[in-house]
Amino acid sequence: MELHFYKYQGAGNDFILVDNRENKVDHHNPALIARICDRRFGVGGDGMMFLENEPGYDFRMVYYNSDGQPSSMCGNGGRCIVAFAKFLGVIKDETNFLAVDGPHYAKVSAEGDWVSLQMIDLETIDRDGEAYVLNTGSPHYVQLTSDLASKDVYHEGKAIRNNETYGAKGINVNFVEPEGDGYFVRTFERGVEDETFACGTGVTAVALAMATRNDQSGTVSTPIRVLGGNLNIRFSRQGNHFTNIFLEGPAKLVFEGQISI
Ligand SMILES: N[C@@H](CCC[C@H](N)C(=O)O)C(=O)O
Repeated sequence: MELHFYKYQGAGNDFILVDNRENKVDHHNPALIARICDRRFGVGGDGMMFLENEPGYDFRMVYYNSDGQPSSMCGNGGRCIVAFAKFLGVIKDETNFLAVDGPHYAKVSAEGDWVSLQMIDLETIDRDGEAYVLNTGSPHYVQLTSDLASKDVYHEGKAIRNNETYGAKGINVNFVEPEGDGYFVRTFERGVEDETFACGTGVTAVALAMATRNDQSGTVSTPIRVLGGNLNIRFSRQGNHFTNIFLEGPAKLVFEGQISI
């Protein structure tokens, strides 16, 4: 069978997308997804997504990590699939779609390459020593650090992701350093089992954790630089209640192609 795919990237977090509205692709196949995501033997990507029909919504987002396993919410993936839905003509400039963590609202620019995605509300931020632990659709560990540019994010992130506390389910590990009006963030992602160039739920977790640390209340806007570009997170904070959380940034079509599966 020939599989037509589209490659997107959101601040360097890259994904393979397939229009599966006609349900022609049976994607419950971890080995196949992992092979397509492989950067040497396949197309290459941090994850793979299928855009499918969902009654009551514009579409459903089905997300797999590059290890071939279905996982929790992917923020940059969510932004990319919204750009893809506009490209396909499924939506115009706004959408309500369903993802693994529930409904999401998003807005996409007229050019179709910039997306503002509403994330789930949050009420709980835990601590693990000095680190913050929270779930923004995916589980995240947030640790403040210095000299982030030369940090060994792969080995330090991998050790935390696999430690006694988190090893069974895994966790995404974000290292953060203040920079200008915002932060510089690098993330080790579970399911990719490597550092990625950006993580949307990760920078969202960082923005909420840093607002808690700095006791910022009301409406907050946090610019974050990642290896693959710049993202922005807007939200309202009242005590431990975080609402109207928006993850914003680029979502671009890179190329399309066809492979035999
Ligand atoms: N890159 C994503 C996060 C994808 C899910 C994550 N790897 C997990 O399994 O928890 C993002 O942009 O949020």
